[in-house]
Amino acid sequence: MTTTLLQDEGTTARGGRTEPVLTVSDLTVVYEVERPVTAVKDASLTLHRGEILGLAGESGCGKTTLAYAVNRLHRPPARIASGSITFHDRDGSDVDVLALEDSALRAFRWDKLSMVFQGAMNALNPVTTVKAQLRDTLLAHRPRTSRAEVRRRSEEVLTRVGVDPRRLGSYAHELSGGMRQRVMIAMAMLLEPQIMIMDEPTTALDVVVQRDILREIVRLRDELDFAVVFITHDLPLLLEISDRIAVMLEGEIVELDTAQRLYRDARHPYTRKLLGSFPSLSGERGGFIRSGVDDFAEPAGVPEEDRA
Ligand SMILES: Nc1ncnc2c1ncn2[C@@H]1O[C@H](COP(=O)(O)OP(=O)(O)OP(=O)(O)O)[C@@H](O)[C@H]1O
Repeated sequence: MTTTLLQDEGTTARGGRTEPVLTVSDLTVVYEVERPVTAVKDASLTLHRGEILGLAGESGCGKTTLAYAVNRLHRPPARIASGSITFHDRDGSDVDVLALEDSALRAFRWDKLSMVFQGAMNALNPVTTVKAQLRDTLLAHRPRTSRAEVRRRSEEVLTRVGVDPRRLGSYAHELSGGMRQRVMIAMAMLLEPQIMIMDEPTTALDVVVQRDILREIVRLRDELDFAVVFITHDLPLLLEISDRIAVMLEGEIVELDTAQRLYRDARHPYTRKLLGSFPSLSGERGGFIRSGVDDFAEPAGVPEEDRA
């Protein structure tokens, strides 16, 4: 077993906060196929309230499997062989995620923890409007929400992600890829979850649109204080947006540290190799996205055409 270089406990998240919102302990996930694959091995991490935790590692190292398991979205042949996942609710209670029954699990998803999937921009329902999809999600969780409140909340989340609320009446095919992705992020924010898991949320988009959306995720996190698990194989990008980064190798988390320390002083040889494999990594971390956050304080003021 690889030695894990964990700087997890006592390592500060944003603003020095260490209050946990999710604790994953010794999680092992196995694909029970003819020759079983242990896709996640004894993974442990603590997600702090309001932080952006990057999950890095090359294709096939287990990032998506870990994210799905945390949300209990894994399906056979995947099986959680051991470990625990605890959600620490804002109200002070702890939730044993692996013990949740069906209805409690459905309530937990979206409400407490939501996920933006790889290729989410293609996950919008093609035959209903954005408005109907936001309404259905909201009413499924908060059935007593009035029509006026559904409308208000739908407009609010779209505005927050930089989409003109007039787009509520649009169908997916009437929106650009960037807009569809923003709508999916709006959907994930709808119930004000305490955690958002984003699995390669912008990979399919061109670089400019990707950067704009990432800036907004950082800005929204600053405003709304949810924690983000951000998954990508793009380490330079993670270095820019993350507070801390977990590096996965063959199912194991081999290093977990602040983005800054990881960048300046990576200790695991694999992390160093990953860093070295991006020749353009130079200059100050975070120059691009973080410096742009303030410029983007009023996305609604930017013409929609310019935002894709
Ligand atoms: N349904 C499945 N059956 C068997 N093995 C699987 C299945 N899905 C994934 N795996 C294996 O589990 C391991 C982890 O896959 P996973 O998709 O979690 O990696 P990843 O890091 O998210 O990769 P990517 O960046 O390409 O999405 C890989 O070895 C993969 O081949």
